[in-house]
Amino acid sequence: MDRSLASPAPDAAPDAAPRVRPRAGGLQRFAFPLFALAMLVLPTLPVPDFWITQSIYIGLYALVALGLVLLTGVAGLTSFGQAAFVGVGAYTAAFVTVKLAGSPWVALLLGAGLTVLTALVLGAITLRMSGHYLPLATIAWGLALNYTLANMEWLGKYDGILGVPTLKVFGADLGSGRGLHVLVWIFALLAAWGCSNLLDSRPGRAIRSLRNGATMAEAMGISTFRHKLVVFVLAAVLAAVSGWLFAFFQRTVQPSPFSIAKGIEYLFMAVLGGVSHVWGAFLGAAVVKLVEDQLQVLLPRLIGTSGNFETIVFGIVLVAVLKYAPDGLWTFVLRRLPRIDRRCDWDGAAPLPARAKPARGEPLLQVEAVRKRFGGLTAVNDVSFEIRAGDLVGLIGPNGAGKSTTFNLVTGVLALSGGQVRWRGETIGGLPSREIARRGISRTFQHVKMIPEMTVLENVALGGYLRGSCGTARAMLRLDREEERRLFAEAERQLARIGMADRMHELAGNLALGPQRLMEIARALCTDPALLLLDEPAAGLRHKEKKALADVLRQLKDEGMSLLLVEHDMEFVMGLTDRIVVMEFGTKLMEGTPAEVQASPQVRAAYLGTEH
Ligand SMILES: Nc1ncnc2c1ncn2[C@@H]1O[C@H](COP(=O)(O)OP(=O)(O)OP(=O)(O)O)[C@@H](O)[C@H]1O
Repeated sequence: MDRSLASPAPDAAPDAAPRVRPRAGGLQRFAFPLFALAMLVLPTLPVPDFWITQSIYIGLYALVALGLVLLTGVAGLTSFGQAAFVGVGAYTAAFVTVKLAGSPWVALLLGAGLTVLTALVLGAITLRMSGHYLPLATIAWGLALNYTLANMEWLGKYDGILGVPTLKVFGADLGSGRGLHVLVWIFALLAAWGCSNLLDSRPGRAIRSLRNGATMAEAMGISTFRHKLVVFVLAAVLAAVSGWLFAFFQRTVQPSPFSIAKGIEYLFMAVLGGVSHVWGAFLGAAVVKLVEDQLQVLLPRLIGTSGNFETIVFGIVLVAVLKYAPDGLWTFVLRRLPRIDRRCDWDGAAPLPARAKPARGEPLLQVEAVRKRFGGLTAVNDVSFEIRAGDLVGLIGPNGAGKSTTFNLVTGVLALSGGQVRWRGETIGGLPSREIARRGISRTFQHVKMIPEMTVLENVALGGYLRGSCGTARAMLRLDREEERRLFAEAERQLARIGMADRMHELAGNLALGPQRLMEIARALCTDPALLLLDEPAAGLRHKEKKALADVLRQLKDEGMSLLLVEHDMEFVMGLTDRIVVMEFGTKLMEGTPAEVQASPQVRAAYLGTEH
């Protein structure tokens, strides 16, 4: 760290070594094809029918749990209502094939379409809710759908729809055993492949930032609501496909397998297996299905009376898992397996598109009498200042003066209570922070905001989000590799710029505070900003690191970058900035050159806390 920061090389080529990086789910490279092969040839082996049936159940459950991994584990959106989407898929299959004598493949398309529509409507209503409202809404939706299925005459009420035909593929009858096993596992494996690809992509990184990094993601230009909706719909479609297959497996559909209790069981599978790991869904589904069957036989024998005692055991196990293994069983597997790194493959990638930079001296940001009230407290009171292209401006003031609030008003993180913010003549006050980011304003945060379980490189690549365009479908099909190469090349270039290229493979959460702050600067630079807002960038840095950071900022200024800097370290600010805005008690105390500010008795008094 010291070594690289001591000699920052702003435009240096990325370091020559190391040329590998850990890949999300790199293990799959070897394990996945072998596992896929094993599951697809299983029915051709002399395996008893009982185990084929178990394996079909596991594939069906894993499809639903996989959606929950994305939705709950990765995106942090808890849903108890996935069984209802399974029901939509299953009932559509049964209704189309039995009542309308239609094709099962048409039923699949219809079921998926119906699910997308339902999920879009439900998601649009519920996904803006936070805290416990979303899980409650999913329970309400799960209950409502189950009662609808159970009370509709044309859906057979509690008896459901009987006599679902078997599936035929190119004239071959799959039946409900070995043939269907192949189809179930083709769907399950394709879903796992697609989800793994998605998580290792531009939209995937956005989805991974939903759980703990929504403010940061928005500041990088990411629409968090849109990505929540995408994950919600995707999880629902996976559940509906499972339901469609389930109908041809059971040959009958009734409301009970789509109840809220089953929804909870799906969530249990995901949590038990490892709610943030694709393969945790498979492990969870397998453990629950296999243990459940054993317990259903064993417990009544032990207790001497019949009953669903396995539910009690699962309840106890769930509490134990949440307490002692909150990351699920898959993490125990992962720890015992060697981590496979992928070679960096982005050397020579074409540069990402860059914005036309403003001419030096052009008025960029005009902050006009901005005000922010928090209840009775006016945190920022009629503060005005201007930044021109190429300026390096400091914003200083004692604790609680309103500096970070001003930052948040400029970047759209907070709504204005009064005043206006203009960017190159355009009114931007009131725009969401992602729209402000799109216009070329990027920022870091006073309290570092990052995704700790992503590598430094992936965190920085988040900053390049707006400079790419690959969506979910292309990412799932792995058609996004060229753009990914360009994004990672840019992320590495920005890391090299702040002297951190040698740490790009580390998990961001393992970095000390100083390097985390630098990583945030690299991420902000990756957005290709015209104005960079840095909130206390030197906090937590050692003396040498501060000096090196000052060199980097000077270099950025020389390159034409405009900067606004909130900082407590006076020496750092005075030696670096052209102009300083001083705040106190939410108001602007003065504005001037570092020399003028240093000479001001008012400023001295503000910092010493005396009257002036
Ligand atoms: N979300 C909020 N709700 C209520 N009060 C807030 C909120 N955010 C900030 N404040 C208050 O507004 C005032 C200004 O806070 P702000 O964080 O902007 O100051 P600052 O100059 O950045 O301070 P520091 O240097 O300590 O970070 C403080 O009194 C703070 O308690």
